[in-house]
Amino acid sequence: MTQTLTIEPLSRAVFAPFGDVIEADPATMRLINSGTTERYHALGKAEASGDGAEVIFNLFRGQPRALPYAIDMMERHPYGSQSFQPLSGRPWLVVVAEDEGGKPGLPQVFLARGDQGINYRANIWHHPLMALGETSDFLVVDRSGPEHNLEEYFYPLSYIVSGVVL
Ligand SMILES: NC(=O)N[C@@H](O)C(=O)O
Ligand code: NI
Repeated sequence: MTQTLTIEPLSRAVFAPFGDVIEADPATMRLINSGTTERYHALGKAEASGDGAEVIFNLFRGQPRALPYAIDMMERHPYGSQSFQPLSGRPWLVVVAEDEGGKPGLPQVFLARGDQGINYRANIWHHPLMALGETSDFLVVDRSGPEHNLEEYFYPLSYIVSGVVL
């Protein structure tokens, strides 16, 4: 059994329950370096908990997901946040879900522009990286530490994502 999901444009407002959208929001901009640089300030915060936890920088080179795509699982990282910033300038998909008694609810799919990144707060249900169109690079800031920082849930049915126009 499957269910088809709708896709919404990503915005700070719709993503607020899940984390931050990292984009050049004029409301956050301050001029620095003698006016030669625009600083878009404090767009998100990295979280890292647990003994010996550290915030780390990574590069993810994601293969594109072929559409229609079946969302059959979600994951979350209890000990830290995880941000994704596209480096290839291409649109990509962000899939999150509210927590419902320790399991993810209905997946919510957002189409991110190539100049929009996101930061999942710790313990937010999300689908692993979903690049679109071509192999795409992302700067990923998340948490390293001794505790196991990955919880996965597999849905009893698949949710279909289709109809993205790039
Ligand atoms: N496993 C890993 O580092 N990546 C996932 O957490 C992801 O959200 O893509
Ligand atoms: Ni993740």
